[in-house]
Amino acid sequence: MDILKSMPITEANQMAATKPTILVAAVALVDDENRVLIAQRPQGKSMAGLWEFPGGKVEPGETPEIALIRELREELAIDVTEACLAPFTFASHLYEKFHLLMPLYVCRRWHGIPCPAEGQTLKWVRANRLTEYEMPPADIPLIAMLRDLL
Ligand SMILES: Nc1nc2c([nH]c(=O)n2[C@@H]2O[C@H](COP(=O)(O)OP(=O)(O)OP(=O)(O)O)[C@@H](O)[C@H]2O)c(=O)[nH]1
Ligand SMILES: [Mg+2]
Repeated sequence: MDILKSMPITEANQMAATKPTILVAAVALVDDENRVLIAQRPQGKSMAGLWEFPGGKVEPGETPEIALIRELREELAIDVTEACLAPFTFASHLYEKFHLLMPLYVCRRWHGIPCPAEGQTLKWVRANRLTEYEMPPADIPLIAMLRDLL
């Protein structure tokens, strides 16, 4: 959908307006060696096989932070407090069926050891090696920003 970026705003608007915006909260967990945790989406899910930042959809009544704390418990079996979630950047990407708006937090402190609670594969990766893992199109700009941060 990169073509939208070069269109007059009204035309781009009309195309985007037919698609719902989905709010997804995601996090870059960073360990003591400055590595980032990524998870490979399991078979059967959309975009299966791609590597992504842990997180998920913000449900009605949730803030992004509350959604992320819930998702991290469900997906990785770790506990995170809101104070440890530092807003970092966001992704805004028009997929075929929806517009994804995804705040990305950075978190360096959590309780427990991240484990794959939903059949994903987990990997700790240095920021300058993230490009070696295929990620969803929305995540591509985030990789460079993490490389600059870390
Ligand atoms: N968690 C996460 N989702 C991402 C990333 N990049 C990206 O395009 N997405 C998209 O955001 C959408 C929501 O993510 P999700 O499937 O994890 O949502 P969820 O945990 O609530 O799962 P569920 O719907 O199976 O319950 C998916 O379409 C996913 O492909 C990312 O880095 N992390
Ligand atoms: Mg998820």
